[in-house]
Amino acid sequence: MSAAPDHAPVHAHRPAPADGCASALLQAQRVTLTRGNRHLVHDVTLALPRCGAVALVGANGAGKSSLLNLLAGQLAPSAGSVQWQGQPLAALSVRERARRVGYMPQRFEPYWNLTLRELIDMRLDGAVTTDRVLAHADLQPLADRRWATLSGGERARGLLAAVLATDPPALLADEPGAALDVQHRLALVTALAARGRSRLVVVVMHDLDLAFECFDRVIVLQHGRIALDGSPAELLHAPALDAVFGVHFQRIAVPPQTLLRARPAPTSPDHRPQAPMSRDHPAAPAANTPPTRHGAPDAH
Ligand SMILES: Nc1ncnc2c1ncn2[C@@H]1O[C@H](COP(=O)(O)OP(=O)(O)OP(=O)(O)O)[C@@H](O)[C@H]1O
Repeated sequence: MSAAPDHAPVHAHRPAPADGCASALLQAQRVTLTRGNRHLVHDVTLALPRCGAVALVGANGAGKSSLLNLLAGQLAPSAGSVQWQGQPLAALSVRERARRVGYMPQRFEPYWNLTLRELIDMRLDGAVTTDRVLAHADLQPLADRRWATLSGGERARGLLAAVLATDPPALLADEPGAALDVQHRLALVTALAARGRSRLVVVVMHDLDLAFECFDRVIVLQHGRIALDGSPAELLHAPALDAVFGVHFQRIAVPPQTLLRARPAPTSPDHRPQAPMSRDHPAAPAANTPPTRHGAPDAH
């Protein structure tokens, strides 16, 4: 979004990425992915810089994972191209691509029932030790556990540590925090945002509050296209955000943050809140004001 917001930036506390970050590392040029007669990703053009924490958000089925797969070179576009520093990503060998792009899929099942230590060992090329990777991610207690015995959140943490073990210039992660408890999710998102100061980090996520609080840029997908693309300060108050997600967002100011609280969209008769019945008039709504939890103010 290019228009300057008419409100104070809500995330002024977030440090700016380091100098030399702005040049494009990964680019999608008019990329389309077609399956059957449907465009899962439709004519997307996007430039992702050398550093920055980018959140990729959108409703279920919007095409986030498909776009991430294209950017990681896991899928070939039906039209258009993905470029790494101006060169076609597809021209790189699998090994070269893996060195540049750390890709964390939404689901991962290794063929063998490896221990976490073995999984990380397989990724390393001698620059760091597996013990150091495990220690850095606070995963030593799980090191010798087999993959099948790990919980969903433990797997996610282990997989991310394995992907980051080689310190790739770009990390593309698909809902890495989905299975994490609140403490680990916060730690994860904070770490990813910090990584964005010196590397490119692109994360598919559903938690809009964390995306807007911690990331430098938010890209909103809708029906395979980019609906919105800008800084959190620019997008937080964009009315189009409500339309994309089919809800009405209350913007709740909790300085220095603004939280989004989703209410049913007022235009949708199916989503009107059910009013409690009054004793005297069972069919009549007891109040015509939509309920607000915690009495939170709407910043609009
Ligand atoms: N191989 C395929 N063939 C046909 N349709 C597919 C295929 N892969 C994905 N889709 C469809 O494409 C759409 C986009 O899928 P994608 O996984 O990219 O969405 P998403 O935004 O990541 O969704 P979610 O938030 O639910 O994970 C969905 O409607 C999905 O059902």
